[in-house]
Amino acid sequence: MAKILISDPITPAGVELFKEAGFAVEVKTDHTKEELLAKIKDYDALIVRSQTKVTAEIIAAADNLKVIGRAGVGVDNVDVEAATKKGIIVLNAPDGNTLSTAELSVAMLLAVARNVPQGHASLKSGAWDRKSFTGVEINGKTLGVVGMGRIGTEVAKRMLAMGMTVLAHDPFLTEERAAALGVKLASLEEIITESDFITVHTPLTAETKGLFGAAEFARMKQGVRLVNCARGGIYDEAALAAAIRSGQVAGAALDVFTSEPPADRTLIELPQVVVTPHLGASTREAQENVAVDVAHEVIKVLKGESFKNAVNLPPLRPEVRKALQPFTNLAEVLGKIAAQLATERIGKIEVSYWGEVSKVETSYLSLLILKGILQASLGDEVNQVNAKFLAKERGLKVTEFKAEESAGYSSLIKVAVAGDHGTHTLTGTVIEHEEARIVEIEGYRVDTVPSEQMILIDHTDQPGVIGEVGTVLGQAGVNIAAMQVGRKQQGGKALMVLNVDTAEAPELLAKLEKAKSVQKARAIIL
Ligand SMILES: NC(=O)C1=CN([C@@H]2O[C@H](COP(=O)(O)OP(=O)(O)OC[C@H]3O[C@@H](n4cnc5c(N)ncnc54)[C@H](O)[C@@H]3O)[C@@H](O)[C@H]2O)C=CC1
Ligand SMILES: O=C(O)C(=O)COP(=O)(O)O
Repeated sequence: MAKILISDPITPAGVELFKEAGFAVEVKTDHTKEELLAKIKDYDALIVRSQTKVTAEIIAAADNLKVIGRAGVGVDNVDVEAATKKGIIVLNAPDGNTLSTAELSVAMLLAVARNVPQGHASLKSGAWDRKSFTGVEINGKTLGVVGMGRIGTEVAKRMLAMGMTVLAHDPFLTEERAAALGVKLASLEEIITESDFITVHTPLTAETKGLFGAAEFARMKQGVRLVNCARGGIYDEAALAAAIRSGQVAGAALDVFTSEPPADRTLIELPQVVVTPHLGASTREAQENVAVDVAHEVIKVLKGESFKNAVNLPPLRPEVRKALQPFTNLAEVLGKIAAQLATERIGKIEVSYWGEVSKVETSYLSLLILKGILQASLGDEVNQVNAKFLAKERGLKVTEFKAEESAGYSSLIKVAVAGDHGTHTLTGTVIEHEEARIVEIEGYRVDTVPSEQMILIDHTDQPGVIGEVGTVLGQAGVNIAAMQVGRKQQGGKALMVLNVDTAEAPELLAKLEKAKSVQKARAIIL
Protein backbone atom coordinates (compact mmCIF):
# COMPACT_ATOMS: atom_id res chain seq x y z
CA MET A 1 0.00 0.00 0.00
CA ALA A 2 1.40 3.39 -1.00
CA LYS A 3 2.40 5.62 1.93
CA ILE A 4 1.79 9.33 2.09
CA LEU A 5 3.51 11.82 4.37
CA ILE A 6 1.80 15.17 4.92
CA SER A 7 4.44 17.44 6.43
CA ASP A 8 2.64 20.82 6.46
CA PRO A 9 -0.89 21.51 7.73
CA ILE A 10 -3.61 20.88 5.15
CA THR A 11 -7.36 20.76 5.76
CA PRO A 12 -8.82 17.39 6.82
CA ALA A 13 -10.83 17.09 3.57
CA GLY A 14 -7.56 16.39 1.70
CA VAL A 15 -6.35 13.90 4.29
CA GLU A 16 -9.69 12.06 4.09
CA LEU A 17 -9.44 11.73 0.31
CA PHE A 18 -6.13 9.91 0.67
CA LYS A 19 -7.61 7.57 3.27
CA GLU A 20 -10.71 6.89 1.16
CA ALA A 21 -8.44 6.01 -1.76
CA GLY A 22 -6.90 3.32 0.44
CA PHE A 23 -3.50 4.86 1.16
CA ALA A 24 -1.64 4.91 4.47
CA VAL A 25 -1.40 8.54 5.57
CA GLU A 26 0.82 10.10 8.19
CA VAL A 27 0.29 13.74 9.16
CA LYS A 28 3.19 15.28 11.06
CA THR A 29 3.91 18.95 10.64
CA ASP A 30 6.87 19.56 12.95
CA HIS A 31 9.70 17.46 11.53
CA THR A 32 13.26 18.52 12.07
CA LYS A 33 15.39 18.24 8.95
CA GLU A 34 17.08 15.16 10.44
CA GLU A 35 13.76 13.46 11.16
CA LEU A 36 12.53 14.03 7.63
CA LEU A 37 15.83 12.80 6.17
CA ALA A 38 15.65 9.62 8.20
CA LYS A 39 12.07 8.67 7.28
CA ILE A 40 11.45 10.00 3.76
CA LYS A 41 12.67 6.78 2.09
CA ASP A 42 9.55 4.99 3.37
CA TYR A 43 7.07 7.22 1.52
CA ASP A 44 5.64 7.23 -1.99
CA ALA A 45 4.22 10.75 -1.78
CA LEU A 46 5.04 13.88 0.19
CA ILE A 47 2.49 16.67 0.62
CA VAL A 48 3.75 20.13 1.59
CA ARG A 49 2.78 23.80 1.70
CA SER A 50 5.50 26.47 1.90
CA GLN A 51 7.01 25.47 5.22
CA THR A 52 8.75 22.15 4.52
CA LYS A 53 12.01 22.67 2.66
CA VAL A 54 12.32 19.79 0.22
CA THR A 55 16.02 20.14 -0.44
CA ALA A 56 18.30 18.13 -2.75
CA GLU A 57 19.48 16.29 0.36
CA ILE A 58 15.94 15.20 1.27
CA ILE A 59 15.28 14.18 -2.34
CA ALA A 60 18.50 12.14 -2.49
CA ALA A 61 17.25 10.16 0.51
CA ALA A 62 13.74 9.73 -0.92
CA ASP A 63 14.25 6.36 -2.58
CA ASN A 64 10.58 5.48 -2.99
CA LEU A 65 9.16 8.92 -3.56
CA LYS A 66 7.08 9.22 -6.74
CA VAL A 67 5.41 12.55 -6.23
CA ILE A 68 5.69 15.75 -4.23
CA GLY A 69 2.34 17.53 -3.99
CA ARG A 70 2.31 21.24 -3.13
CA ALA A 71 -1.01 22.30 -1.61
CA GLY A 72 -0.71 25.76 -3.12
CA VAL A 73 1.11 27.54 -5.95
CA GLY A 74 4.77 28.37 -5.26
CA VAL A 75 7.25 25.49 -5.38
CA ASP A 76 10.31 27.55 -4.47
CA ASN A 77 10.62 25.48 -1.26
CA VAL A 78 11.10 22.34 -3.40
CA ASP A 79 14.33 21.59 -5.28
CA VAL A 80 12.47 20.87 -8.50
CA GLU A 81 15.68 20.19 -10.45
CA ALA A 82 16.81 17.51 -8.01
CA ALA A 83 13.33 15.96 -8.07
CA THR A 84 13.30 15.98 -11.87
CA LYS A 85 16.67 14.22 -12.11
CA LYS A 86 15.33 11.55 -9.79
CA GLY A 87 12.13 11.17 -11.80
CA ILE A 88 9.92 12.52 -9.01
CA ILE A 89 6.84 14.38 -10.20
CA VAL A 90 6.34 17.75 -8.56
CA LEU A 91 2.80 19.04 -8.82
CA ASN A 92 0.92 21.94 -7.31
CA ALA A 93 -2.65 23.15 -6.84
CA PRO A 94 -2.46 26.38 -8.83
CA ASP A 95 -6.09 27.50 -8.93
CA GLY A 96 -7.43 27.02 -5.43
CA ASN A 97 -5.94 30.04 -3.68
CA THR A 98 -6.01 32.62 -6.49
CA LEU A 99 -8.98 34.61 -5.23
CA SER A 100 -7.91 34.52 -1.59
CA THR A 101 -4.47 35.86 -2.47
CA ALA A 102 -5.90 38.48 -4.81
CA GLU A 103 -8.28 39.60 -2.05
CA LEU A 104 -5.43 39.85 0.49
CA SER A 105 -3.45 41.90 -2.05
CA VAL A 106 -6.37 44.32 -2.34
CA ALA A 107 -6.67 44.47 1.44
CA MET A 108 -2.95 45.18 1.78
CA LEU A 109 -3.04 47.85 -0.90
CA LEU A 110 -5.89 49.63 0.89
CA ALA A 111 -4.22 49.13 4.25
CA VAL A 112 -1.00 50.81 3.13
CA ALA A 113 -2.94 53.60 1.36
CA ARG A 114 -5.00 54.41 4.45
CA ASN A 115 -2.72 53.33 7.34
CA VAL A 116 -5.41 50.99 8.60
CA PRO A 117 -3.15 48.79 10.80
CA GLN A 118 -1.33 51.82 12.23
CA GLY A 119 -4.61 53.54 13.16
CA HIS A 120 -5.92 50.30 14.57
CA ALA A 121 -2.85 49.77 16.76
CA SER A 122 -2.89 53.37 17.95
CA LEU A 123 -6.52 53.27 19.01
CA LYS A 124 -6.13 49.86 20.66
CA SER A 125 -3.22 51.25 22.64
CA GLY A 126 -5.52 53.89 24.12
CA ALA A 127 -4.76 56.93 21.90
CA TRP A 128 -7.20 58.94 19.80
CA ASP A 129 -4.83 60.24 17.11
CA ARG A 130 -6.50 61.38 13.86
CA LYS A 131 -3.62 63.52 12.51
CA SER A 132 -0.88 60.93 12.14
CA PHE A 133 -2.69 58.57 9.79
CA THR A 134 -3.78 60.67 6.85
CA GLY A 135 -3.55 58.49 3.77
CA VAL A 136 -4.15 58.75 0.04
CA GLU A 137 -7.12 57.82 -2.15
CA ILE A 138 -6.58 55.07 -4.65
CA ASN A 139 -9.27 56.32 -7.02
CA GLY A 140 -7.66 57.91 -10.08
CA LYS A 141 -4.19 56.63 -9.19
CA THR A 142 -1.98 54.41 -11.33
CA LEU A 143 -1.30 50.84 -10.24
CA GLY A 144 1.57 48.86 -11.80
CA VAL A 145 0.97 45.11 -11.79
CA VAL A 146 4.03 42.97 -12.43
CA GLY A 147 3.02 39.40 -13.26
CA MET A 148 -0.40 39.11 -14.88
CA GLY A 149 -1.01 35.43 -14.20
CA ARG A 150 -3.92 34.12 -12.19
CA ILE A 151 -3.52 36.36 -9.13
CA GLY A 152 -2.21 39.49 -10.89
CA THR A 153 -5.19 39.43 -13.25
CA GLU A 154 -7.72 39.15 -10.42
CA VAL A 155 -6.03 42.01 -8.56
CA ALA A 156 -6.06 44.16 -11.71
CA LYS A 157 -9.79 43.55 -12.25
CA ARG A 158 -10.62 44.52 -8.69
CA MET A 159 -8.49 47.67 -8.70
CA LEU A 160 -9.95 48.79 -12.04
CA ALA A 161 -13.36 48.53 -10.39
CA MET A 162 -12.09 50.85 -7.65
CA GLY A 163 -11.14 53.53 -10.15
CA MET A 164 -7.44 52.89 -10.66
CA THR A 165 -5.59 52.98 -13.98
CA VAL A 166 -3.73 49.69 -14.33
CA LEU A 167 -0.38 49.27 -16.09
CA ALA A 168 0.45 45.60 -16.55
CA HIS A 169 3.74 43.90 -17.26
CA ASP A 170 4.12 40.21 -18.07
CA PRO A 171 6.06 38.54 -20.91
CA PHE A 172 2.96 36.47 -21.73
CA LEU A 173 0.45 39.31 -21.76
CA THR A 174 -0.74 40.13 -25.28
CA GLU A 175 -2.14 43.45 -26.51
CA GLU A 176 -5.51 41.75 -27.13
CA ARG A 177 -5.78 40.31 -23.65
CA ALA A 178 -4.65 43.56 -22.04
CA ALA A 179 -7.30 45.42 -24.03
CA ALA A 180 -9.97 42.86 -23.10
CA LEU A 181 -9.11 43.29 -19.41
CA GLY A 182 -8.98 47.07 -19.67
CA VAL A 183 -5.34 47.34 -18.55
CA LYS A 184 -2.47 49.03 -20.37
CA LEU A 185 0.39 46.82 -21.51
CA ALA A 186 3.54 48.38 -20.07
CA SER A 187 7.29 47.85 -19.94
CA LEU A 188 8.92 47.34 -16.57
CA GLU A 189 10.39 50.82 -16.93
CA GLU A 190 6.95 52.37 -17.45
CA ILE A 191 5.72 50.58 -14.34
CA ILE A 192 8.69 51.89 -12.38
CA THR A 193 8.40 55.52 -13.46
CA GLU A 194 4.62 55.98 -13.81
CA SER A 195 3.01 54.06 -10.94
CA ASP A 196 1.63 55.43 -7.68
CA PHE A 197 1.28 51.86 -6.39
CA ILE A 198 3.08 48.72 -7.53
CA THR A 199 2.03 45.16 -6.75
CA VAL A 200 4.06 42.09 -7.74
CA HIS A 201 2.57 38.69 -8.62
CA THR A 202 5.42 36.69 -10.16
CA PRO A 203 7.10 33.59 -8.83
CA LEU A 204 10.52 34.05 -7.25
CA THR A 205 13.01 33.14 -9.98
CA ALA A 206 16.58 34.10 -10.83
CA GLU A 207 15.04 36.89 -12.92
CA THR A 208 12.56 38.21 -10.36
CA LYS A 209 14.84 37.98 -7.32
CA GLY A 210 15.78 41.60 -6.59
CA LEU A 211 13.75 42.76 -9.62
CA PHE A 212 13.33 45.99 -7.69
CA GLY A 213 16.46 47.26 -5.94
CA ALA A 214 17.98 50.63 -5.02
CA ALA A 215 18.28 51.78 -8.65
CA GLU A 216 14.62 50.98 -9.40
CA PHE A 217 13.31 52.58 -6.19
CA ALA A 218 15.27 55.74 -7.08
CA ARG A 219 13.50 56.00 -10.47
CA MET A 220 10.02 55.56 -8.98
CA LYS A 221 7.65 58.46 -8.29
CA GLN A 222 8.36 59.87 -4.88
CA GLY A 223 5.75 58.61 -2.42
CA VAL A 224 5.07 55.36 -4.29
CA ARG A 225 3.53 52.54 -2.23
CA LEU A 226 4.48 48.92 -2.81
CA VAL A 227 2.66 45.63 -2.21
CA ASN A 228 4.12 42.12 -2.16
CA CYS A 229 1.85 39.12 -1.65
CA ALA A 230 3.95 36.92 -3.97
CA ARG A 231 7.41 36.03 -2.68
CA GLY A 232 9.92 37.73 -0.40
CA GLY A 233 12.95 39.10 -2.23
CA ILE A 234 11.23 40.41 -5.38
CA TYR A 235 11.76 43.80 -3.74
CA ASP A 236 15.28 43.77 -2.35
CA GLU A 237 14.54 44.01 1.36
CA ALA A 238 17.55 46.10 2.47
CA ALA A 239 17.14 48.54 -0.43
CA LEU A 240 13.41 48.82 0.30
CA ALA A 241 14.06 49.67 3.94
CA ALA A 242 16.51 52.38 2.86
CA ALA A 243 14.08 53.79 0.26
CA ILE A 244 11.31 53.97 2.90
CA ARG A 245 13.56 55.66 5.44
CA SER A 246 14.58 58.25 2.85
CA GLY A 247 10.93 59.01 2.03
CA GLN A 248 11.31 57.96 -1.63
CA VAL A 249 8.91 55.08 -0.97
CA ALA A 250 5.98 56.14 1.23
CA GLY A 251 5.07 52.68 2.44
CA ALA A 252 4.96 48.97 1.74
CA ALA A 253 2.54 46.15 2.45
CA LEU A 254 4.28 42.82 2.74
CA ASP A 255 2.85 39.34 3.23
CA VAL A 256 6.05 37.49 2.33
CA PHE A 257 9.70 37.66 3.32
CA THR A 258 13.03 36.28 2.12
CA SER A 259 13.22 34.11 5.19
CA GLU A 260 10.10 33.03 7.02
CA PRO A 261 9.76 33.75 9.86
CA PRO A 262 11.90 36.81 9.05
CA ALA A 263 15.34 36.69 10.63
CA ASP A 264 15.87 40.39 9.96
CA ARG A 265 13.07 42.56 11.42
CA THR A 266 14.28 45.91 10.01
CA LEU A 267 11.44 46.24 7.50
CA ILE A 268 8.82 44.91 9.87
CA GLU A 269 9.66 47.53 12.46
CA LEU A 270 9.36 50.50 10.11
CA PRO A 271 6.08 52.34 10.91
CA GLN A 272 5.29 52.77 7.20
CA VAL A 273 5.34 49.02 6.60
CA VAL A 274 2.18 46.94 6.91
CA VAL A 275 2.80 43.22 7.38
CA THR A 276 1.02 39.87 7.56
CA PRO A 277 2.67 36.49 8.21
CA HIS A 278 2.24 34.90 4.72
CA LEU A 279 -1.56 34.83 4.89
CA GLY A 280 -2.36 35.06 1.17
CA ALA A 281 -3.75 31.55 0.96
CA SER A 282 -5.02 31.40 4.52
CA THR A 283 -8.77 31.31 4.07
CA ARG A 284 -11.14 28.44 4.74
CA GLU A 285 -12.05 28.35 1.07
CA ALA A 286 -8.53 28.40 -0.34
CA GLN A 287 -7.29 25.76 2.06
CA GLU A 288 -10.20 23.47 1.29
CA ASN A 289 -9.61 23.97 -2.46
CA VAL A 290 -5.86 23.34 -2.49
CA ALA A 291 -6.00 20.34 -0.14
CA VAL A 292 -8.70 18.65 -2.22
CA ASP A 293 -7.06 19.55 -5.56
CA VAL A 294 -3.63 18.29 -4.55
CA ALA A 295 -5.06 15.10 -3.05
CA HIS A 296 -6.98 14.28 -6.26
CA GLU A 297 -3.86 14.83 -8.38
CA VAL A 298 -1.49 12.86 -6.14
CA ILE A 299 -3.97 9.98 -5.97
CA LYS A 300 -4.06 9.92 -9.78
CA VAL A 301 -0.25 9.77 -9.94
CA LEU A 302 -0.14 6.91 -7.44
CA LYS A 303 -2.85 5.02 -9.30
CA GLY A 304 -1.08 5.48 -12.63
CA GLU A 305 -3.90 7.63 -14.03
CA SER A 306 -3.35 10.78 -16.07
CA PHE A 307 -2.89 13.96 -14.08
CA LYS A 308 -2.30 17.65 -14.71
CA ASN A 309 -0.48 20.45 -12.88
CA ALA A 310 2.96 18.81 -12.82
CA VAL A 311 5.48 21.62 -12.72
CA ASN A 312 8.30 19.45 -14.08
CA LEU A 313 6.44 18.16 -17.13
CA PRO A 314 5.35 20.15 -20.20
CA PRO A 315 2.16 21.99 -19.22
CA LEU A 316 -0.82 20.51 -21.06
CA ARG A 317 -4.07 22.42 -21.33
CA PRO A 318 -7.18 20.17 -21.17
CA GLU A 319 -7.84 20.55 -24.92
CA VAL A 320 -4.21 19.67 -25.70
CA ARG A 321 -4.37 16.67 -23.39
CA LYS A 322 -7.50 15.50 -25.21
CA ALA A 323 -5.86 15.89 -28.61
CA LEU A 324 -2.81 13.91 -27.43
CA GLN A 325 -4.77 11.10 -25.81
CA PRO A 326 -5.09 8.84 -28.88
CA PHE A 327 -1.33 8.94 -29.48
CA THR A 328 0.12 8.49 -25.99
CA ASN A 329 -0.04 4.69 -25.97
CA LEU A 330 1.37 4.53 -29.52
CA ALA A 331 4.26 6.81 -28.51
CA GLU A 332 5.30 4.61 -25.60
CA VAL A 333 4.98 1.47 -27.69
CA LEU A 334 7.10 2.96 -30.49
CA GLY A 335 9.80 3.88 -27.98
CA LYS A 336 9.87 0.40 -26.49
CA ILE A 337 10.05 -1.34 -29.86
CA ALA A 338 12.66 1.11 -31.21
CA ALA A 339 14.93 0.35 -28.25
CA GLN A 340 14.73 -3.38 -29.02
CA LEU A 341 15.40 -2.91 -32.74
CA ALA A 342 18.64 -1.11 -31.89
CA THR A 343 20.49 -3.46 -29.62
CA GLU A 344 23.68 -1.42 -30.03
CA ARG A 345 24.59 1.95 -28.49
CA ILE A 346 22.31 4.71 -29.76
CA GLY A 347 23.44 8.28 -30.34
CA LYS A 348 20.54 9.96 -32.08
CA ILE A 349 16.77 9.70 -32.19
CA GLU A 350 14.66 11.42 -34.80
CA VAL A 351 10.92 11.49 -34.32
CA SER A 352 8.74 12.64 -37.22
CA TYR A 353 5.09 13.49 -36.99
CA TRP A 354 2.98 13.38 -40.13
CA GLY A 355 -0.61 14.45 -40.76
CA GLU A 356 -3.09 15.28 -37.98
CA VAL A 357 -0.68 14.40 -35.16
CA SER A 358 1.77 17.04 -36.42
CA LYS A 359 -0.76 19.67 -35.35
CA VAL A 360 -0.84 18.66 -31.66
CA GLU A 361 1.69 19.45 -28.90
CA THR A 362 4.15 16.76 -29.92
CA SER A 363 6.89 17.49 -27.38
CA TYR A 364 4.98 15.42 -24.81
CA LEU A 365 4.74 12.50 -27.26
CA SER A 366 8.49 12.75 -27.91
CA LEU A 367 9.00 12.55 -24.16
CA LEU A 368 6.97 9.33 -24.01
CA ILE A 369 8.93 7.86 -26.94
CA LEU A 370 12.19 8.78 -25.23
CA LYS A 371 10.95 7.23 -22.00
CA GLY A 372 10.11 3.99 -23.87
CA ILE A 373 13.55 3.91 -25.48
CA LEU A 374 15.47 4.60 -22.28
CA GLN A 375 13.44 2.17 -20.21
CA ALA A 376 14.93 -0.70 -22.18
CA SER A 377 18.33 -0.03 -20.64
CA LEU A 378 17.50 1.94 -17.52
CA GLY A 379 14.36 0.17 -16.34
CA ASP A 380 11.81 1.80 -14.08
CA GLU A 381 14.26 4.51 -13.05
CA VAL A 382 13.15 6.45 -16.11
CA ASN A 383 9.82 8.21 -16.48
CA GLN A 384 8.53 11.17 -18.46
CA VAL A 385 9.84 13.52 -15.78
CA ASN A 386 13.51 12.58 -16.01
CA ALA A 387 13.67 11.10 -19.55
CA LYS A 388 15.01 14.31 -21.10
CA PHE A 389 17.58 14.80 -18.38
CA LEU A 390 18.79 11.17 -18.59
CA ALA A 391 19.02 11.40 -22.40
CA LYS A 392 21.09 14.57 -22.15
CA GLU A 393 23.33 13.00 -19.53
CA ARG A 394 24.02 10.17 -21.99
CA GLY A 395 24.70 12.53 -24.90
CA LEU A 396 21.63 11.26 -26.75
CA LYS A 397 20.35 13.78 -29.30
CA VAL A 398 16.62 13.93 -29.94
CA THR A 399 15.21 15.86 -32.89
CA GLU A 400 11.65 16.36 -34.08
CA PHE A 401 10.32 16.78 -37.59
CA LYS A 402 6.75 17.64 -38.60
CA ALA A 403 4.91 17.53 -41.91
CA GLU A 404 1.23 17.98 -42.65
CA GLU A 405 0.98 15.27 -45.35
CA SER A 406 0.89 11.62 -44.23
CA ALA A 407 0.83 9.16 -47.14
CA GLY A 408 -2.62 7.58 -46.93
CA TYR A 409 -2.98 7.68 -43.13
CA SER A 410 -4.57 10.44 -41.09
CA SER A 411 -1.52 10.44 -38.79
CA LEU A 412 1.86 8.75 -38.68
CA ILE A 413 4.63 8.81 -36.10
CA LYS A 414 8.00 7.59 -37.29
CA VAL A 415 10.92 6.88 -34.98
CA ALA A 416 14.44 6.61 -36.41
CA VAL A 417 17.12 5.47 -33.99
CA ALA A 418 20.70 5.90 -35.17
CA GLY A 419 23.07 3.45 -33.52
CA ASP A 420 26.60 2.19 -34.10
CA HIS A 421 25.35 -0.27 -36.74
CA GLY A 422 23.06 2.01 -38.71
CA THR A 423 19.62 3.48 -38.42
CA HIS A 424 16.58 1.50 -37.28
CA THR A 425 13.13 2.78 -38.13
CA LEU A 426 9.57 2.08 -37.27
CA THR A 427 6.31 3.88 -37.96
CA GLY A 428 2.96 3.71 -36.25
CA THR A 429 -0.51 5.11 -36.53
CA VAL A 430 -3.75 4.98 -34.59
CA ILE A 431 -6.97 3.68 -36.02
CA GLU A 432 -10.48 3.77 -34.58
CA HIS A 433 -10.88 3.61 -30.79
CA GLU A 434 -7.28 4.75 -30.30
CA GLU A 435 -5.87 1.37 -31.32
CA ALA A 436 -2.15 1.53 -32.11
CA ARG A 437 -0.88 -0.04 -35.34
CA ILE A 438 2.68 -0.52 -36.50
CA VAL A 439 2.77 0.08 -40.26
CA GLU A 440 6.51 -0.03 -40.95
CA ILE A 441 9.48 -1.75 -39.34
CA GLU A 442 13.03 -1.33 -40.66
CA GLY A 443 11.66 -0.21 -44.04
CA TYR A 444 9.19 -3.15 -44.41
CA ARG A 445 5.51 -2.32 -44.73
CA VAL A 446 3.47 -4.26 -42.18
CA ASP A 447 0.14 -3.84 -40.42
CA THR A 448 0.61 -5.12 -36.90
CA VAL A 449 -1.30 -4.59 -33.69
CA PRO A 450 1.48 -4.36 -31.11
CA SER A 451 1.14 -6.97 -28.37
CA GLU A 452 3.06 -7.85 -25.24
CA GLN A 453 5.18 -10.46 -26.99
CA MET A 454 6.26 -10.41 -30.58
CA ILE A 455 8.91 -12.13 -32.67
CA LEU A 456 10.51 -10.44 -35.68
CA ILE A 457 12.03 -12.78 -38.26
CA ASP A 458 14.30 -11.50 -41.02
CA HIS A 459 14.14 -13.99 -43.86
CA THR A 460 14.23 -14.43 -47.62
CA ASP A 461 10.94 -14.11 -49.46
CA GLN A 462 10.43 -17.69 -50.72
CA PRO A 463 7.82 -20.46 -50.44
CA GLY A 464 7.80 -22.61 -47.33
CA VAL A 465 9.12 -20.09 -44.77
CA ILE A 466 5.82 -19.63 -43.00
CA GLY A 467 5.37 -23.40 -42.71
CA GLU A 468 8.88 -23.83 -41.33
CA VAL A 469 8.46 -21.09 -38.74
CA GLY A 470 5.02 -22.45 -37.80
CA THR A 471 6.49 -25.91 -37.25
CA VAL A 472 9.30 -24.65 -34.97
CA LEU A 473 6.87 -22.61 -32.89
CA GLY A 474 4.32 -25.42 -32.82
CA GLN A 475 6.91 -27.89 -31.57
CA ALA A 476 7.91 -25.41 -28.84
CA GLY A 477 4.26 -25.05 -27.80
CA VAL A 478 4.17 -21.35 -28.75
CA ASN A 479 0.78 -20.20 -29.99
CA ILE A 480 0.71 -17.67 -32.82
CA ALA A 481 -2.00 -15.04 -32.36
CA ALA A 482 -1.26 -13.09 -35.56
CA MET A 483 1.25 -13.08 -38.37
CA GLN A 484 2.30 -10.40 -40.88
CA VAL A 485 4.84 -10.57 -43.65
CA GLY A 486 6.36 -7.55 -45.35
CA ARG A 487 8.85 -7.62 -48.21
CA LYS A 488 10.65 -5.00 -50.19
CA GLN A 489 10.60 -6.99 -53.46
CA GLN A 490 9.58 -10.44 -54.61
CA GLY A 491 12.22 -13.03 -53.73
CA GLY A 492 14.22 -10.46 -51.75
CA LYS A 493 14.60 -9.74 -48.07
CA ALA A 494 11.45 -9.94 -45.99
CA LEU A 495 10.31 -9.44 -42.41
CA MET A 496 7.81 -11.61 -40.55
CA VAL A 497 6.10 -10.15 -37.47
CA LEU A 498 4.50 -12.68 -35.14
CA ASN A 499 2.28 -11.88 -32.17
CA VAL A 500 2.74 -14.80 -29.80
CA ASP A 501 1.10 -15.83 -26.55
CA THR A 502 4.02 -17.21 -24.56
CA ALA A 503 7.36 -15.80 -23.53
CA GLU A 504 10.28 -15.92 -25.91
CA ALA A 505 13.19 -18.16 -25.01
CA PRO A 506 16.72 -17.79 -26.40
CA GLU A 507 16.65 -21.46 -27.52
CA LEU A 508 13.51 -20.81 -29.51
CA LEU A 509 15.09 -17.87 -31.33
CA ALA A 510 18.17 -20.00 -32.03
CA LYS A 511 15.97 -22.78 -33.45
CA LEU A 512 14.16 -20.29 -35.69
CA GLU A 513 17.49 -19.00 -36.97
CA LYS A 514 18.44 -22.57 -37.98
CA ALA A 515 15.52 -22.71 -40.42
CA LYS A 516 16.72 -22.32 -44.00
CA SER A 517 15.97 -18.85 -45.40
CA VAL A 518 15.75 -17.30 -41.90
CA GLN A 519 18.56 -14.84 -41.22
CA LYS A 520 17.64 -13.48 -37.83
CA ALA A 521 14.95 -13.92 -35.16
CA ARG A 522 14.38 -11.29 -32.49
CA ALA A 523 11.95 -11.10 -29.58
CA ILE A 524 10.15 -7.87 -28.81
CA ILE A 525 8.59 -7.56 -25.36
CA LEU A 526 6.33 -4.64 -24.47
N1 LIG B 1 1.10 35.09 -0.37
C1 LIG B 1 0.62 33.90 -0.59
O1 LIG B 1 0.18 33.21 0.34
C2 LIG B 1 0.58 33.36 -1.97
C3 LIG B 1 1.55 33.69 -2.88
N2 LIG B 1 1.49 33.18 -4.13
C4 LIG B 1 2.53 33.55 -5.07
O2 LIG B 1 2.00 34.41 -6.06
C5 LIG B 1 2.74 34.27 -7.25
C6 LIG B 1 1.83 34.26 -8.46
O3 LIG B 1 0.89 33.21 -8.40
P1 LIG B 1 -0.08 32.92 -9.64
O4 LIG B 1 -0.68 34.18 -10.11
O5 LIG B 1 -0.98 31.83 -9.22
O6 LIG B 1 0.97 32.37 -10.69
P2 LIG B 1 0.86 32.40 -12.27
O7 LIG B 1 1.85 31.43 -12.76
O8 LIG B 1 -0.55 32.30 -12.72
O9 LIG B 1 1.37 33.87 -12.64
C7 LIG B 1 2.69 34.28 -12.55
C8 LIG B 1 2.92 35.25 -13.69
O10 LIG B 1 4.18 35.89 -13.51
C9 LIG B 1 4.70 36.14 -14.80
N3 LIG B 1 6.12 36.43 -14.71
C10 LIG B 1 7.13 35.57 -14.47
N4 LIG B 1 8.30 36.23 -14.50
C11 LIG B 1 8.01 37.53 -14.76
C12 LIG B 1 8.81 38.70 -14.90
N5 LIG B 1 10.14 38.66 -14.77
N6 LIG B 1 8.18 39.85 -15.16
C13 LIG B 1 6.84 39.91 -15.29
N7 LIG B 1 6.04 38.84 -15.17
C14 LIG B 1 6.63 37.65 -14.90
C15 LIG B 1 4.37 34.88 -15.55
O11 LIG B 1 4.43 35.07 -16.94
C16 LIG B 1 2.97 34.58 -15.05
O12 LIG B 1 1.98 35.11 -15.91
C17 LIG B 1 3.56 32.98 -7.06
O13 LIG B 1 4.87 33.31 -6.72
C18 LIG B 1 2.98 32.34 -5.86
O14 LIG B 1 3.88 31.58 -5.16
C19 LIG B 1 0.47 32.37 -4.54
C20 LIG B 1 -0.51 32.01 -3.69
C21 LIG B 1 -0.51 32.44 -2.30
O1 LIG C 1 0.46 28.94 -2.68
C1 LIG C 1 1.44 29.67 -2.46
O2 LIG C 1 2.33 29.90 -3.29
C2 LIG C 1 1.58 30.27 -1.15
O3 LIG C 1 2.44 31.09 -0.98
C3 LIG C 1 0.72 29.83 -0.05
O4 LIG C 1 1.59 29.33 0.92
P1 LIG C 1 1.05 28.44 2.13
O5 LIG C 1 0.47 27.20 1.54
O6 LIG C 1 0.00 29.25 2.83
O7 LIG C 1 2.23 28.16 2.99
